[in-house]
Amino acid sequence: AKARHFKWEVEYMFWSPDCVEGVVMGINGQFPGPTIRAKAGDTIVVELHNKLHTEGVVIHWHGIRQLGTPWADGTASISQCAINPGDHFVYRFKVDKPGTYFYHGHLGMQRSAGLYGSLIVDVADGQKEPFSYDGEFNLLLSDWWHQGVHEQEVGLSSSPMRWIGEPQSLLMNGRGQYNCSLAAQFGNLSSCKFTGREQCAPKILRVEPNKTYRLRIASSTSLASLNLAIKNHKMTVVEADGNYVQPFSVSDMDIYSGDSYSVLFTTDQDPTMNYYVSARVRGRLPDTPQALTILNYKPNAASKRPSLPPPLAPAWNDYAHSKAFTSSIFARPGSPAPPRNFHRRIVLLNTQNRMNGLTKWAINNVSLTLPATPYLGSIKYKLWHAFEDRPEEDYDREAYDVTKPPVNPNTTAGSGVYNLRLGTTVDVILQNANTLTANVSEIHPWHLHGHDFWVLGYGEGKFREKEHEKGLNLENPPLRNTAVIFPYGWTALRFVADNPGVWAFHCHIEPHLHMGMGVVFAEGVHRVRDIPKSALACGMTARMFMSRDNSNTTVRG
Ligand SMILES: O=C1O[C@H]([C@@H](O)CO)C(O)=C1O
Repeated sequence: AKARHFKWEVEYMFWSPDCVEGVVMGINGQFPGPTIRAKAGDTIVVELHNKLHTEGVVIHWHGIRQLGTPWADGTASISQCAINPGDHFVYRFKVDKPGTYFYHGHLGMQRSAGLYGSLIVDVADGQKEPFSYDGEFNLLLSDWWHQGVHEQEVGLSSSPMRWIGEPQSLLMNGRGQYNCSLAAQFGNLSSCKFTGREQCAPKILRVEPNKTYRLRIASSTSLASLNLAIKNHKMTVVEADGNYVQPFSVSDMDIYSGDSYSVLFTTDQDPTMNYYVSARVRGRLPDTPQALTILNYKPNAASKRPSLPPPLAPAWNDYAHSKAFTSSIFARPGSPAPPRNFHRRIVLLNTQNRMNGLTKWAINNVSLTLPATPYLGSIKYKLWHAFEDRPEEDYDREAYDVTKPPVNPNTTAGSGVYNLRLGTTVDVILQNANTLTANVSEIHPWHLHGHDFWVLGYGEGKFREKEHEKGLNLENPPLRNTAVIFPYGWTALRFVADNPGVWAFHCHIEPHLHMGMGVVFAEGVHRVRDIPKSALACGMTARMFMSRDNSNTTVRG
């Protein structure tokens, strides 16, 4: 195992992700940010310099559990203070598990601004993956708006709320095409003319016939749920969120924001042709053209047009298709099984609400509002007035009708902090409901920091313990860090609260998190030692440090 050092500068820059120039948040002049490649057991050290002129920044390492380093999780107001303009912060953490991961901004709407990149962890030296392949590709999927994120943020927090709408483009590895199409012969847009050097030129997947390739996929979308397919090629799913799954074969797959997968495909089709790889919006009435790139069989020219049209996605609201995919995912035999029993079961009701004329999302009637002092510091140092300890409002859970808009749509702001006893097994039931609009319920992919959870099951309507308990899968549930709740449905998760720290658990749709759709799990914070002072140099922890005569750079707990 070794330490891998990186020095990154984050700054805004002009860029043309979809052939239309805008402003992106780049790293070292690149968009998406540089790919980190490491081996399991390595230590990653990223010295992050904030070159933004007027705003703070943090980076979250999505899927990395941060065992023993909760201050490196990169969540503003939760695990650390935002890094000020001109300042820097050192993220130092271990990547303990091989898999496909990514990283992204976790302050305001900085992920939507383009602050993301891939993080790929190979097996440690001398170890083997439980499958084999001849080559690999990486697809980092995202969605892109022509309106800048500052306008989006102002819109979301205006009264009445101005919704961001559907993205203008979907990007593959930060590249999309807005005004032209790679499949012009099958549609009504004009054909893209690329030299290959354009920022929006697609990254071609060049393959040899009769080989097996690993495609790593991660979705950093702000909003869009996607359906991915390779024309005429089946895919075998082998990894989800850095965990091996029981291999299964599909011709298309759904990828929600926050998900990552590896699939294997074999180039066993007519080698005289090229083929489209496509991603389309699911779960919301799509208004965004598909993202495309080319599977280019050598020695064909990459510019040779595929003779077959791009794959057709299922209808956007064909939820049965999505559920069939999701419920085909099981842990690979030999994976850790969940504890048979839980200590605590927390039901989290997801609702859309109003607060002082604003539109919000709330969990158990509380809309997450982040404090000035990171919870990791305020809880560790018992600065109890740094936040109001109110995770949920009283409401009649039994009476709540998830099939109708809320009877009382008003919500209140709160800290969302749930204190978990260290070492206990926690079940979370995510419960979806109707939005403020009658007959509408939306998809929400929930992402947990600091842990993987077992996905014990999905169901329709309201979760009823007596009725649904026995249907939960305790035999081979997949381990993941992101799980979807379907419209009007519930999802049951189990995890062990064994990682001292403070961890965000939230809808990975960035505007939804921004509108309050999340909670915070605090576990064993008294056990966290040696938090770097630089992580807590804001709010009440900064004032506490200043009033102490202490020249150490860390605070002994
Ligand atoms: O948070 C959201 O707001 C809009 C809509 O509900 C109100 O315009 C939408 O589709 C969301 O996902």
